[in-house]
Amino acid sequence: MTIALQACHLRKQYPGVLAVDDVSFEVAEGLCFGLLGPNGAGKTTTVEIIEGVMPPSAGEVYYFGELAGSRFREETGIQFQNTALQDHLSVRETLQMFQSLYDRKADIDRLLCECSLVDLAERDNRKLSGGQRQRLLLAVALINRPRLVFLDEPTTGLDPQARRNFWDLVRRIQRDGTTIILTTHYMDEAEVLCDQIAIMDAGLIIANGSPDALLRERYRNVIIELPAEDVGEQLTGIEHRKRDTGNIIEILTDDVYASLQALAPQVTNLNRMKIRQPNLDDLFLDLTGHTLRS
Ligand SMILES: Nc1ncnc2c1ncn2[C@@H]1O[C@H](COP(=O)(O)OP(=O)(O)OP(=O)(O)O)[C@@H](O)[C@H]1O
Repeated sequence: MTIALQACHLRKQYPGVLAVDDVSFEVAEGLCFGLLGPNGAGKTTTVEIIEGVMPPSAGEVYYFGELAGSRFREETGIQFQNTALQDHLSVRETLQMFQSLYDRKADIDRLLCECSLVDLAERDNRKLSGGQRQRLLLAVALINRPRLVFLDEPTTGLDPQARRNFWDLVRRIQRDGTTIILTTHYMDEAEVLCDQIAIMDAGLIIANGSPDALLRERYRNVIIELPAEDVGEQLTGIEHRKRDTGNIIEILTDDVYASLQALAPQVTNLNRMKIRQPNLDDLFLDLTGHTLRS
């Protein structure tokens, strides 16, 4: 296993805020690594330090075993959340402009095809929908045939269909062997795309591993979930917690049958009850005491 990226003891002190507090992790070549956390956790600062956009207060970044430098800049791509695209350029012209900045160059027709932009190649980039613009920004990030690409909250603001289409693109890029560093608020996105995740909170990494391993390590049980309004006055004799400002009741159990027996007489309507596996949202809540989209 070749390590593509290593972040070692990264730290960033802003006036009055320790945004990144001794963050270390490594990412093997070809993996999709997700950095997750709520607003203000320190994800953007961490990624910007790694990208070289922001100097750290302390720490180093290694790219294939070397301190990240010119080779890193030449061989990586960044999809920024809010890249300003130049006005009056078509999609193809935009790609040609970015391509001229690099020695390593992707074939533009191939890139248009890979990012599902062929039919939009001659369209003014100001006339793209949100999903189309994200696909163009992804193509821009791939313009130098990067070995490693950073995707910063790439599906924020997209509708569910556009998000799924974007995930398909990301999977395709990964199948070609590109290493991906993804920041996201969305646990479902991380579950679909990431081989490895690190969860950040208040500048610290509080969990790091494959989604499956993290969930297996933490849980041997399932969750019974039901609307609070379907439960009588007060649940008694059964350990539970409330979620979504008290609207949802959850019971974590390794004996579904026994829990249902205790629960059934106290529930006014069983039709909306769900039994599900714990997911990354649950893990985050259990680790931090608050939900990811806080
Ligand atoms: N330039 C800055 N000066 C001072 N504080 C900053 C600066 N940039 C970020 N911060 C603070 O550092 C902390 C981490 O911010 P950061 O943007 O890295 O978090 P994030 O996890 O990316 O959040 P989001 O999901 O909202 O983008 C926050 O408390 C933020 O207010």
